[in-house]
Amino acid sequence: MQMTGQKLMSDEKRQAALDYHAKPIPGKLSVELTKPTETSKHLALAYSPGVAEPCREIAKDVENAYLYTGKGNLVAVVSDGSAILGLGNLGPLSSKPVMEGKGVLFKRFAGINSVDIEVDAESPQAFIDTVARIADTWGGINLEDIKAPECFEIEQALIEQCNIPVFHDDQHGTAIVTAAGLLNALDIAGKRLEDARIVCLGAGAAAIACMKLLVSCGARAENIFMLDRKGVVHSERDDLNQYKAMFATETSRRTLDDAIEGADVFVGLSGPNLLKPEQLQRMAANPVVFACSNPDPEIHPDVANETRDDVIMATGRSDYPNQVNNVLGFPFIFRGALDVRATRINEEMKVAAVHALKDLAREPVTREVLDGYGIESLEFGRGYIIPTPLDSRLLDRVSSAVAQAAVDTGVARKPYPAHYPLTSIKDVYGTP
Ligand SMILES: NC(=O)C1=CN([C@@H]2O[C@H](COP(=O)(O)OP(=O)(O)OC[C@H]3O[C@@H](n4cnc5c(N)ncnc54)[C@H](OP(=O)(O)O)[C@@H]3O)[C@@H](O)[C@H]2O)C=CC1
Ligand SMILES: CC(=O)C(=O)O
Ligand SMILES: [Mg+2]
Repeated sequence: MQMTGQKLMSDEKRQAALDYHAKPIPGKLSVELTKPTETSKHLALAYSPGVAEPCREIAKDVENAYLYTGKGNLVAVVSDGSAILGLGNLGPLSSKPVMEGKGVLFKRFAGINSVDIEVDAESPQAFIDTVARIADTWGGINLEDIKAPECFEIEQALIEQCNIPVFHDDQHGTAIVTAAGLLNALDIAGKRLEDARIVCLGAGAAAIACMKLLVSCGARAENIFMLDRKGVVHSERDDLNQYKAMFATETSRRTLDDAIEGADVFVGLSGPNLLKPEQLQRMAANPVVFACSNPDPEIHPDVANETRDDVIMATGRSDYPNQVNNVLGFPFIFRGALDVRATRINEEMKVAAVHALKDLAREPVTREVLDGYGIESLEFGRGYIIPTPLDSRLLDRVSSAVAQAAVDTGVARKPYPAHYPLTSIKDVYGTP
């Protein structure tokens, strides 16, 4: 895949990004009408007096909200702005462009309507209470860019309090896509996840969830070195929260320099430019480097490729090959979950999504993807380990796998959708 860009964000690209958000109207999302509103008869149906009838029906049975309102295809994207991409805690309002962006991706790739909600909460409990009080309005809740360790408590409490899917995208969306990409990358490198020595830089929301899912896919916990700002997460540290402590290893290694020696895999979920070329040099043959921090990866892909010609390199960005980013997960995971009215998104649904993503990368790439990236060919291999977001087959493959897993594990409140397979987002309501 030919994608360019030595400097990650030139002044020109920076201005283009600002203009994109500002013009011709501010923001990236708008609300559209689904019913006619031209005449007084229409208004009498849409508003008073007609609107009273669905209100009465919902009062009789709350399930009727799915019949008479947009609830069933509506997801709240909720953040407190405490871990905006890799930019850190910039506060709720600064997170709004990212949350609108998630809404763009929900709509563009899975036909899901969403509203972004930026919560100014003084504590995790205040955040939980705020979201719990408005939960019934939505078909699902996508938590986004909430820092660790608070994100774990918040997600768990909301899962317990809500009977709709609550999903912290930075944890599970990222973990699903990372696992799919890593299984393929290791296969290409001629290695097995069970044997791979993994260094994970970062011990927050994304890192903890990624390593947990990798372990449930076959990685050995004793083969994982996790690092936070203080270095290797090891068993002699007494400053670890309960989530980091799950990955504390008995080791004398203390720094990234120590941990990286001979590693097969580097997963970066931390911050920019933290993996040095000299450290990449010391990894094992055919090293897999997922530098997933956004917008600036732990190592620039051009630097990584100049450092070693055997590196299998991925970032979280759209402008370099191998985009390991939760955009490949959350739209389709929610699509499948909403369509069977799942009460939660369980481990089986996540693993089903991993395999659907992994397997799709091994199929021939379609013309729409080649055209979307302005390239002539793309084949499963070092430069293509994971489907691209522009692959419209994701809608069917991932959503159907997730829906089936929900039905099979008893968390679906509706049967497997009769209107599947989905060939495009025009099919999402199952009506002609
Ligand atoms: N590609 C993708 O799809 C995704 C990428 N990400 C990226 O992952 C990163 C982390 O996000 P998230 O988990 O939500 O945030 P969190 O705030 O929950 O976690 C950040 C983690 O990074 C660690 N960290 C930060 N700086 C350093 C450093 N200099 N050295 C070592 N560790 C460091 C922190 O260490 P400590 O615990 O000591 O504070 C913390 O453990 C972001 O850059 C984000 O863009 C996240 C989600 C999806
Ligand atoms: C991609 C994403 O969700 C993040 O970087 O936070
Ligand atoms: Mg995020």
